[in-house]
Amino acid sequence: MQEDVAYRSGFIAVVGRPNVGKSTLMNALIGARIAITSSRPETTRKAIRGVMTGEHYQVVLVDTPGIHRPRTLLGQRLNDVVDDSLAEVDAVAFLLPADQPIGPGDRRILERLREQFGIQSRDDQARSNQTHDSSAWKIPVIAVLTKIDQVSRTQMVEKLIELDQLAQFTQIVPVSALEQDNLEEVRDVFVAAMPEGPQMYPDDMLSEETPEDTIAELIRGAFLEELHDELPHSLAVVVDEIMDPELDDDGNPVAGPAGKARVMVSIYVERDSQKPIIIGKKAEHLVHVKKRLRTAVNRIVGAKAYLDLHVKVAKEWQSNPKSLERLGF
Ligand SMILES: Nc1nc2c(ncn2[C@@H]2O[C@H](COP(=O)(O)OP(=O)(O)OP(=O)(O)O)[C@@H](O)[C@H]2O)c(=O)[nH]1
Repeated sequence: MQEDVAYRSGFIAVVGRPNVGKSTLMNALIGARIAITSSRPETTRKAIRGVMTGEHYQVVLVDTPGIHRPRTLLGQRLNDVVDDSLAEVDAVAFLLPADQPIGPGDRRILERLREQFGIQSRDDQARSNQTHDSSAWKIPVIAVLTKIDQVSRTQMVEKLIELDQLAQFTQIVPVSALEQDNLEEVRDVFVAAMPEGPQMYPDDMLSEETPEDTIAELIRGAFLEELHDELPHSLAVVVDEIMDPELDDDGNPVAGPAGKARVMVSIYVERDSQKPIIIGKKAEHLVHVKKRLRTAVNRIVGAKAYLDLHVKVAKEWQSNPKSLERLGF
């Protein structure tokens, strides 16, 4: 006889220092390419959300930009995004890589989590109904040991013990998102950490982002990959408009370029001298990025689409509140 299983739903923040594998894990869990991944740290700028929906659960994953010290105004905004994304979550997944020692970056995030979710006083403890292990936190804080394919079984076990001593995590779960190892377990742990609650989004919803934002993130990620280290981080991408394809009398797209949706994109750099770096010899970078994203963009737009990329200079946009606002920060 099957018991009635309670429906669980809520938000989980995925935090961790740059490059620990946040985007890769989210994508593996959701099974679609939403957050951008890159071998270059700090490519994730926004609280991108992905939605995992199952028969008895809906878990909204909140991706956070690499938590880092603010340097520019943009840095400050990024930290605000992190704070906002932490404010209303039901649980936190704190990712730590198996193939690297626990470092200052990890400890800083842990401190940050303790400030916001740690139970300091006995009063706090009395208020929270929990008395054993998980009493160190107001909400479940799950440690996820990532990239376990990079270490031996013994090293992994040692690392798990180390994590156990680092803090009173609600759960510790190892995973390799790349090799799809132990993903189900991660999903189950995330679901178990959610409170009982109703379904919030439609079944087929994978992301809360608008198509414009999703495409902008993809383009930015593609440029970062394409340009390797030639490019400073000061690159912003805005999708200004997605223009529908022209249709004939029967409602079919007309032949030729007008029959494609046109995605108007502005790529902002800080200085004139950076424009040729972005564009490349014979516009090779633009060509590569367009080619690479063709399928993804077609799918997001829902029609054959043409990427219209314009590289523009937004002088010192990182420190100018007006331009930051216009760029959606
Ligand atoms: N071997 C291995 N590599 C992984 C795994 N997960 C992620 N990576 C790699 O680690 C790098 C960083 O992964 P991301 O998912 O972009 O990391 P992130 O934490 O989102 O990075 P930021 O956006 O910089 O915060 C990429 O090169 C991934 O391919 C894994 O399970 N095993």
